[in-house]
Amino acid sequence: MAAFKTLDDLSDLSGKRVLVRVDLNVPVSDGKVTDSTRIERVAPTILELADKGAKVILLAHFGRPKGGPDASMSLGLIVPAVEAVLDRSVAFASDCVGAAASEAIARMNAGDILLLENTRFHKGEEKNEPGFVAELAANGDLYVNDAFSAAHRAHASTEGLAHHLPAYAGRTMQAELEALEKGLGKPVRPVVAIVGGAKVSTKIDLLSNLVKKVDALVIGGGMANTFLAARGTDVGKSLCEHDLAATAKQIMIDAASANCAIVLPVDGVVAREFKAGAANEVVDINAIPADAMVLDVGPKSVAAVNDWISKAATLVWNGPLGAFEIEPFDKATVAAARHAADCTKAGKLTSVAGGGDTVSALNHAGVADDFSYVSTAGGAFLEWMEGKELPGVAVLYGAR
Ligand SMILES: Nc1ncnc2c1ncn2[C@@H]1O[C@H](COP(=O)(O)OP(=O)(O)O)[C@@H](O)[C@H]1O
Ligand SMILES: O=C(OP(=O)(O)O)[C@H](O)COP(=O)(O)O
Repeated sequence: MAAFKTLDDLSDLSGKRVLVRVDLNVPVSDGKVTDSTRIERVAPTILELADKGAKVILLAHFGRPKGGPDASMSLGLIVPAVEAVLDRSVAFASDCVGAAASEAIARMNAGDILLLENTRFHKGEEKNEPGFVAELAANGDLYVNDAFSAAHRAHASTEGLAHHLPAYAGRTMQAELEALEKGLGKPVRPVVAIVGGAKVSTKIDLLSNLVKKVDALVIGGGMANTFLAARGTDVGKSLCEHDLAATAKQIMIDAASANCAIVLPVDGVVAREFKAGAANEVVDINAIPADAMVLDVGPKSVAAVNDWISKAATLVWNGPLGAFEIEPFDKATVAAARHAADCTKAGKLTSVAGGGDTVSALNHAGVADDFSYVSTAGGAFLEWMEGKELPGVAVLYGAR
């Protein structure tokens, strides 16, 4: 696959209108942005382009409006947070196409930054309609995509534009693609994947893809129960998708034929209530009481997971090992995350993690900054782990 172009391939940006697709789909409460991580991630691209004299025109979606204006999903709400992160003024246009956009762009000087209104206020965005793509493209000389977390969408601003304008990956997109390449593309072996979280049903494609690619697959969290039950273990009242026993068995068969070790818990922390501080005990995985549920993997399982992490050259992680939001059922996730962080800091491991709850879990363990790469993407990261082609990425590889 040919490489994609980056900002390094751009020269003489002075006065050029650069359409930059960013992901500003950030959490907001009472009109205030509560987590600016995604804005912080795209800041380097915006500032680099502005400092090189470009007119930086930001394109983004916010929420899921139904193809028309909706004041509660106006990107105008996000402007103060973007200005705070960039420490620059950011102008705002009340539409991403038409007179409002073109007049605001006409007022720009080299180095200025302009945010256009939510692209999803137009039906043509999600439908990737050629007419709408052309309207967007008319406002730019170049296109930069820095929104990996929206790259699983084949929308006008994430995919269509790259067919109309010279297209480049922004710095965050570049870092993400380079990290993912190291994670599963051309990883240094042995590669270990940790997959946890609540249910197998949401991650069947992901598990099926991983067993073909990694040397060991650690299965934790609620989904481990489905695998244990499929193997004949009585999991008591634990979260378990009994109807997926055949799927779980098939994944284990596929793993065996691909020489991928499946690592399941050998002990668990059980409780009778799903709440913080619930009375709990560690039991052997073959001795789960009938009236109890496993809410975390036990200490022997953590030791086994950490052994695999120690042996690994590459680690890919999605999903917590237990119900980490409620203490003390965060212990296994925290212990494994800290061990992975230590191995990474010692230069022995490339660690790549992603997914909404996974990022919260790593933050909770205080190690998100110590991983080689933590993706802010949820859906896009999962689709990448499933081995699917992401339209917004594929088009950059084939960009003119
Ligand atoms: N043993 C368990 N029993 C019930 N829920 C669990 C268990 N282990 C993990 N979970 C839950 O799984 C959820 C995260 O799963 P998921 O959404 O699939 O992860 P991610 O967002 O990282 O992909 C968390 O809310 C966590 O509490
Ligand atoms: O927040 C996003 O998704 P994510 O939470 O799965 O990472 C992206 O901005 C994509 O948004 P969408 O799922 O409405 O297309």
